[in-house]
Amino acid sequence: MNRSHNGPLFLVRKCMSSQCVRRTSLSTTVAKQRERKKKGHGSVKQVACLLIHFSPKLFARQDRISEFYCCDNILQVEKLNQIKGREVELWFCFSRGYFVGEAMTLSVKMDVGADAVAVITIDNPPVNSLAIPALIALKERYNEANARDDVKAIVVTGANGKFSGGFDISVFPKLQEGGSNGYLNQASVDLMIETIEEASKPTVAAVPGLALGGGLELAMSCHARIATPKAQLGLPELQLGILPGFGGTQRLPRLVGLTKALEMMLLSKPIASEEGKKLGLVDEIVAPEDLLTIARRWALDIALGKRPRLSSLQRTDKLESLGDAREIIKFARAQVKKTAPNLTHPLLCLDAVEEGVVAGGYRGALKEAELFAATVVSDNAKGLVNLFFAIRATSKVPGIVELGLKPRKIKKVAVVGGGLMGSGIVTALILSGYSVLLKEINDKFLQAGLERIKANLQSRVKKGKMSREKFETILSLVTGVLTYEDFKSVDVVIEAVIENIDLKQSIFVDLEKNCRTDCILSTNTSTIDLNVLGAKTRSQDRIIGAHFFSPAHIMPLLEIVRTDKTSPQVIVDLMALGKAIKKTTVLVGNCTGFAVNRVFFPYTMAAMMLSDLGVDIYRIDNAIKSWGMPMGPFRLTDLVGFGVGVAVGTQVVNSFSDRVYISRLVPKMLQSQRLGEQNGKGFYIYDEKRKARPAPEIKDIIKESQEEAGIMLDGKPLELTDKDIVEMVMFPVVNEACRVLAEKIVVQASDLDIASVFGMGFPPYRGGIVCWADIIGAKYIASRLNTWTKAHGDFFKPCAFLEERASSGVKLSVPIRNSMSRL
Ligand SMILES: C[C@H](O)CC(=O)SCCNC(=O)CCNC(=O)[C@H](O)C(C)(C)COP(=O)(O)OP(=O)(O)OC[C@H]1O[C@@H](n2cnc3c(N)ncnc32)[C@H](O)[C@@H]1OP(=O)(O)O
Repeated sequence: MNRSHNGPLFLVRKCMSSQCVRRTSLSTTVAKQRERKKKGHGSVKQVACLLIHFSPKLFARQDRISEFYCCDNILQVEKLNQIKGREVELWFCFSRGYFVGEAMTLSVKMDVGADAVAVITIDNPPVNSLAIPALIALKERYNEANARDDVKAIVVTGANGKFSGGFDISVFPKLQEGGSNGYLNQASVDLMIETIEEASKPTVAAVPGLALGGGLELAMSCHARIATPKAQLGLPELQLGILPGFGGTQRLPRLVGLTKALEMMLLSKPIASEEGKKLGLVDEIVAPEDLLTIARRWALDIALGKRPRLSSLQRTDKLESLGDAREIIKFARAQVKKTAPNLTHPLLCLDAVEEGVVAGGYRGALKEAELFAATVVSDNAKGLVNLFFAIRATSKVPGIVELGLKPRKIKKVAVVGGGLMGSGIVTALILSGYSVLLKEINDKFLQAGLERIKANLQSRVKKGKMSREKFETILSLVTGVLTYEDFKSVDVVIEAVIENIDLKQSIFVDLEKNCRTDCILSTNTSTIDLNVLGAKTRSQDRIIGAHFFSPAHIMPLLEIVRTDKTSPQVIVDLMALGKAIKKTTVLVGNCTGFAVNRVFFPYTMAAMMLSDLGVDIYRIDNAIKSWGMPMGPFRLTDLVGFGVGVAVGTQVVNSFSDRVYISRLVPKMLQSQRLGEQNGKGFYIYDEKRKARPAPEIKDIIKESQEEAGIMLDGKPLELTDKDIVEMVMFPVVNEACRVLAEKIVVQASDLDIASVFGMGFPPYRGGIVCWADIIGAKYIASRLNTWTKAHGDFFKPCAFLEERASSGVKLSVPIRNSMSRL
């Protein structure tokens, strides 16, 4: 067996039964796997293939190979095969018997020019991310360049107009499942310090475009940085729940000063190369076509002593005095504790920075590596990394994406109804440059709608986010109409009138008559069944839900609701429109409340039940808010308004009568003329700035409700910890999310994570409702729900899906069709 790391790539097929390892070709193995699968010969687990780039360091002993379980899933193999015409290497590490491998293109290349400069290029589309094999390949290229007599200096760069988007984020979930951290932990010292920064030959980073996270950290390990004008430089690791791990906490403060470095890290905010130049992060800005030439010259100049050779880790000239630095860090810590009380990783980032300031860059880098390894596997990192991929997965809808449909061009949209929702929707559309017809039934309503749109835009002007000129241009994109006369010119209609079935049905009949046959007919209904709504038309294939959240021009989520008749083209078109108006779209099935309102109906119901069980409503709100929701259930009820609350509640009660808690509290509040924020009186009292304070006068209403409900055990208020409160409110939400998954209302669990974060303000660092539930574990959740079911009834009863996942140990996020498999 050839173990030369410079040798060709090998495919090793490991047959678990005979423990043999032999070479074969990728295509042969894939074909054989398919053959075996067809013939039903054993499970895929028994035969698997691995493409291994032999590295003497990791595969020095053949017996290590026999320890490995192989690729468990034929899909992994097929994925490899799809990377056609490229050399491929598969990196893998194993832990607890799971495959945690990584397929990558051979991603780091080196060319040595006649000028004795070695140009090392990271080429790993789409963003030149650095996975472990890329880091090792980078080290190998450096070793070669450092060893070669014909190399005097080195330039490191990235292909396709980017430097690097940082460490490969897709590796984190595998580490979080227990995979080995391996070289990742060593890269900061072994690669960035010992191989690059302290090498005898200088390196210059040529930064053509983005350099983020590990990408910027690599560039900062170099002895100079040359960038193009469009380069973006930043350390956004904190938004993934981790901290920079390749020395960024040490080098950035030394290059740009502590205050700016903390701002960039704590806000995960990149800067453009121009600002980088002013701060000292970038040494020269050059045109893209000159980038490599100038970087090569800089590298040679440093090698020949014509320019200073600066090692960022050793520099102190930009650092504040120790006393000032400590004050700055202290202030930053206080800010973090105030603004993000549930997060520890920003504080750990500050610890790493402080260690470096006090004990020197090298000691700081060691501390950083230790803290980085701890944060990677933290629950916050699990949540935020999940969200990173969940956001990107929303546009890749299984069953739709495979059709390869291209969105049709949408130029003009009509919105029917200029109320709060309609005017918000129009605002969102015109802000993105769409021409819009706003239709109302009379001039008074039309003018009121147009005024609301104007006010939405004016608020931007007041905040300095929009110029007066732009305000006029944008406002001119909306035309108010009272008839359907011009509707033939529109590509999409969004109906946004009140929730009245007869009214909506008649509007859809009118739309069918007055719009082109290819016009998309969408509705902003939040409760009405789309099939009922379009029942009187013959256009069911182009009827679709466009469920915005209020205020529609601000809230980032758009639920796109399809029926079993909606055509895939219409779905693709509306998703593209959503993206164009800067919404995160989630495709959901047709049911009462769709995804967000359906999953979260138990949120308020559970809180109302707890109140009837004697728990103080303000304590409930505080516990939930401290846990991370933007507001507790009672404050939310005030915000939504009691009228809307009752209307939606009625729909929910009708649709899900087996699991609702019908509270007397809200009707009683309504009877007492308490409408919520709308009239300044609800569970809270509101001042003119909408600031809420508890309303002691509602004590009697709460008491009355408790007495009528009569659900307190032995007539005594229930004693709960804050953790109990959170669980009793949030676990029923998880339970409903499980029903939504079981009914396939969403196509992938990550869509519910997105819906909960963007639609309900679920704390992003908990990853979304399903991700959070998986971190806690279905078993624990089901057991708690079962206990409360016995004490308080079927409102808490875990659904079959949750029970099944609790007993099988399969995560809730695993798609139903794969649920029998552990992978
Ligand atoms: C040790 C180190 O300190 C640790 C680290 O470096 S952690 C990584 C730090 N880097 C980051 O956080 C950057 C994350 N990425 C981004 O912000 C954005 O993707 C970007 C600005 C680089 C590009 O944005 P944009 O052009 O809108 O494209 P976007 O859709 O986001 O990404 C394109 C693809 O690249 C992937 N991608 C982006 N950055 C990635 C990364 N660092 N690792 C793996 N995949 C990445 C995305 O998942 C997406 O994949 P898909 O097409 O299969 O969905």
